[in-house]
Amino acid sequence: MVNRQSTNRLEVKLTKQYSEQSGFSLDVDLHIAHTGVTALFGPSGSGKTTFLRCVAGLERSPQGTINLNNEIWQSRDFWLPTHQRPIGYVFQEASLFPHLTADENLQFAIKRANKSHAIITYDEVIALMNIEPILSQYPQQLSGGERQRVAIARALLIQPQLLLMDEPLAGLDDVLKQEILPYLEQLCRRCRIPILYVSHSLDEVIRLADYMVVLNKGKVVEQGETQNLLGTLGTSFSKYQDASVLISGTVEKQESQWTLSWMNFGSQHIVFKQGNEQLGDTVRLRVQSKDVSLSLSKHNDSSILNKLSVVVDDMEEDQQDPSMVMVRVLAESTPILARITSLSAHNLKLKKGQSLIAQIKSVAVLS
Ligand SMILES: Nc1ncnc2c1ncn2[C@@H]1O[C@H](COP(=O)(O)OP(=O)(O)OP(=O)(O)O)[C@@H](O)[C@H]1O
Repeated sequence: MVNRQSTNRLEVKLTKQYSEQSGFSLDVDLHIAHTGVTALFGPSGSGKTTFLRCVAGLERSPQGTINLNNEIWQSRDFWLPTHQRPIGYVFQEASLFPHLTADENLQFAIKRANKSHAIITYDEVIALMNIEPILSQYPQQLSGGERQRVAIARALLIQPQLLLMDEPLAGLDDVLKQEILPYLEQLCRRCRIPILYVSHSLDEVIRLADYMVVLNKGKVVEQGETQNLLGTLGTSFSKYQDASVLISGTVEKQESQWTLSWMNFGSQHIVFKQGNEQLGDTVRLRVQSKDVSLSLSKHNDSSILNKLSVVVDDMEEDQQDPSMVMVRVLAESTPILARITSLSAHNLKLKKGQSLIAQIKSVAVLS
């Protein structure tokens, strides 16, 4: 069962219709890099969960083909049952065994783990999810966020080659979401297991995903690296009122007196509120288009700390709100979006290739 042509990626070709009456059909042909975090993003009912369940073998797509690296999971005449697919699955609700403690739940996974393909150790998982203090508790003694952290730990201890996560934060309130998001970020950044992450929250996807696949009505409408997609005009993302870009760089300076960090990218830098990052860390900052203003010259008499030298690359009128335009500027090769009024664009006589200063308030930069 070896297909020599496919390496290091997940190839999924699926068609699925639940019934004629439902009006929904999934029709996708995707090649996903078997590395990092790929988010399946899209509105409710777009087919994200159906896609994930097909990959897991929990749902059948009779004409479908699925293979991971050189291994066929499904073809016209072959079907690998779910329990033989090297996957971990995290659902919306943590589905822990209620009669077992957190640690007994983990031991259950360890017994079923793929021993020949160990990727992560028990100690690493416990540290990553910070669950040492709650290992002796039963699920009903844990908060929703703690239960979900144990459920993620259990999925990791299966030693999966692919981790499937279906809206793991959807069942949690906003406070618990904020509590668990940093753990997911750690998992996504540090863990060597590729992740398929389903969400309809743009915020979550921006924080976690390296790649994005956007589904609508069962079809793939956009896909690519998160950073590229967010920085491109004409996508569904540039039409969001809170359209953002991600800028990656290295922490070069920190001034604890002001609790600020400096992130260098190319020959420029962005100053932002200090968080947990350390000197030398690679960080990814989110800059919302509404927090970027454009100016013809550099002003040194304002409170704004970030003044980047940029060049106008593209512009898009807001179809919903004619008083606004989205301007894509490049800071060297890094795209930044600025949502400004059409009047300002007119007054500045903006045109492609024009040199400008992009101003970003430090307090508005999200790390
Ligand atoms: N077992 C089923 N039988 C019939 N129709 C189904 C079944 N499961 C899902 N559907 C339908 O398939 C479509 C896609 O559902 P799916 O759950 O995959 O979407 P989703 O993008 O994950 O949505 P959400 O974000 O709300 O979870 C929906 O119209 C849904 O009603």
